[in-house]
Amino acid sequence: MQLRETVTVKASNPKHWHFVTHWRDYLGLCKLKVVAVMLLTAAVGMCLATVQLPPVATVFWGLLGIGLAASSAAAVNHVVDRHIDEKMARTRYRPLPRGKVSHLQALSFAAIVGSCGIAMLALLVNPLTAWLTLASLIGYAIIYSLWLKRATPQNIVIGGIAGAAPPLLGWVAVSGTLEPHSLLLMLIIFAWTPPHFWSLCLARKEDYRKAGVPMLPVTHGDHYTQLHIVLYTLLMITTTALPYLSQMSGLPYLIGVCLLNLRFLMWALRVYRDASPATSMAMFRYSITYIMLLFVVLLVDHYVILWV
Ligand code: HEM
Ligand SMILES: CC(C)=CCC/C(C)=C/CC/C(C)=C/COP(=O)(O)OP(=O)(O)O
Repeated sequence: MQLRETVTVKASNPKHWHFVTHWRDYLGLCKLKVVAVMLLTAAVGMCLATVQLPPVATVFWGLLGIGLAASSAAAVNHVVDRHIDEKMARTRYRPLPRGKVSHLQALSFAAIVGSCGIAMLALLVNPLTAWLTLASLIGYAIIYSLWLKRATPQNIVIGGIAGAAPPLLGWVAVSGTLEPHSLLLMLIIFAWTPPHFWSLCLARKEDYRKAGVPMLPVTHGDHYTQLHIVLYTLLMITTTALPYLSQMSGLPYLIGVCLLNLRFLMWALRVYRDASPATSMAMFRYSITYIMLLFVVLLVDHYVILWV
């Protein structure tokens, strides 16, 4: 009884309610689930960069810095895209279209969070990681969001470079230099991004058409997009062989990635035959499971090879 009263009083107190809502809204600007998966790939990059365990302080400050920078980029994207987002059913309820956060508040949040992230990387990790993370931040927040997204149906292919950076950033945080193997991890995510996004886009193309965004299914139709999902899937499968062929990863990786790839190919072929929203959304969901498991497999393989 006592507890229920406290909860009711707090929830009906406008000051308290306002405060709680604001925190949620700022968090809503950060695309937390996407950033969480990016941090998984960055953490794996950190582990693969060394034969020992990576230093705890580098892992902590590195992941925090990369996470803050990615959240900042996501918040800028919400500001840049606010008029697009209010026209699309999927994004209509984001903090800016709902009027929960003003664009100045969102920009200030992005500036504070982004500066903290980059400063942390520069001072507590290493300058190269800070520069590369800043380049990814600008790549997504400015080059992709402000320009490419509205300019060309190849928007997400080029923009994918920024999204693919986290494993490289994690690697550089530990090694301090750019090494070829780290680029392989980036290449895998780069080739994965088009099937990841276009499968969602097939299901949501009317949203994008309404908002006037030139996504591939809007400009070139379903069939062209279905074909390109299959082609990029084949490219992605090829890139996933590189860690094994370059002897960065061993047999456990090869076995795991073959199973994951078989399922990805099965979804791509299903979507090729049937571009219904149900099938393409199922492929989109699998693409997320796939990228998480692929990085877990890379990690397991790394320690199996080292310790067995
Ligand atoms: C430029 C490249 C990318 C594009 C264009 C893209 C596009 C999208 C879109 C439109 C969504 C739906 C978001 C929503 O409904 O709010 C999404 C969801 C998601 N993406 Fe991507 N993505 C990209 C890169 C990545 C990368 C690199 C990762 C992780 C390594 C990732 C992980 C995820 C996850 C986990 C979700 C699900 C989020 C949720 O359920 O709220 N994406 N992506
Ligand atoms: C520093 C660093 C690693 C930066 C990467 C930043 C980052 C969070 C990239 C996310 C990629 C993503 C979810 C794109 C969605 O496309 P969209 O914005 O067109 O999709 P929407 O329609 O859902 O807004």
